[in-house]
Amino acid sequence: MSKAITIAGLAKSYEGKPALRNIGFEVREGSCFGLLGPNGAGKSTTMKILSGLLDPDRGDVRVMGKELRRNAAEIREKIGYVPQSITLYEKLSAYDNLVFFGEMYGVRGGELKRRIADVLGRVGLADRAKDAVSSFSGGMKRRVNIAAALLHRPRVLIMDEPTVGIDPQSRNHIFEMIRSLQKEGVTVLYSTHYMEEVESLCDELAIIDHGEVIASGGLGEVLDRFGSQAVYLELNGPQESQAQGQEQEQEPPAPAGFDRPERKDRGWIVRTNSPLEAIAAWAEACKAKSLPVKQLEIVRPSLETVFLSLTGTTLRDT
Ligand SMILES: Nc1ncnc2c1ncn2[C@@H]1O[C@H](COP(=O)(O)OP(=O)(O)OP(=O)(O)O)[C@@H](O)[C@H]1O
Repeated sequence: MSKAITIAGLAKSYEGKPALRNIGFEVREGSCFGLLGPNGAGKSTTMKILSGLLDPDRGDVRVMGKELRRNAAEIREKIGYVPQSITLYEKLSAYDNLVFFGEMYGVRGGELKRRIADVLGRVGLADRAKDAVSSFSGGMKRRVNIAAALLHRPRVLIMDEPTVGIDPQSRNHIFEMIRSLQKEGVTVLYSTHYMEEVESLCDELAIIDHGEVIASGGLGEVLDRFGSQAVYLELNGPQESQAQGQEQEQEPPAPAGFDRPERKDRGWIVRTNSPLEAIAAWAEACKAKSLPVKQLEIVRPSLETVFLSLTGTTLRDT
């Protein structure tokens, strides 16, 4: 399958301080590719370089097989970029904002009208077209920004943390829109620091930290390769409320021969590569203390455990 984006050895410093040290990944045409990393990892810098807004210091960047800098004008027509910050005219309606952006791309007249109707429908704002953007929620403004990036019908859509600080309804619209664009063969590069978004949206991903790719590939492949397994225990009765911090904290029952359990949601987890043995030992420990087990199960590897095992920290702590 052909590659929509190929990046190799990408480096960029700001005033001598490296933001990207060595970024490399490939994005299959028609896929949704997640760029996952904590604040300051280098996601925005990578995306700005791809969109032609920043020049790299080093590295090879290709879009649809063409080298970025030598084919800048042609590539710009193929890329839609949704920046992190929202750039709209508050006093104008959603429709008039899109007229402004459409004319910037050189689209006019009846064709522009048709495209505005199409993109507003895609982001679920057709019925608010004539309302001033100042009356919109943050999520709706973000959706207008996305609509603007789609007006010239890009083959590659670059979205920089599009769901930060927005309402669940807008988030769902954005997810649905991405899925339908993908069906039409559009490639999506999506940055986020929410692991669950990558897990539900993306076929492939790169985890970046301190300007370097620390893991990349298909979601299943990355989970198999770097994710550790765990066992989860939840108890019935008073222990359940202790887990929620409503009563004085007590040591959880520990499975003999395994790491100490860590608090997780309403229960505890133990990380282990021998989950069946851990389940047996934990069941034994609970039985010995007559503790009522509500749930005892293997937790499948997640991007959370991958990130933890690769960086030693959770994404939320960073
Ligand atoms: N214009 C700039 N001038 C100086 N340093 C910058 C500039 N833009 C980014 N940086 C620095 O470069 C590094 C990478 O930043 P970047 O914005 O690419 O990361 P990010 O992963 O997108 O983070 P965030 O999730 O916060 O947007 C950070 O250390 C940041 O402080």
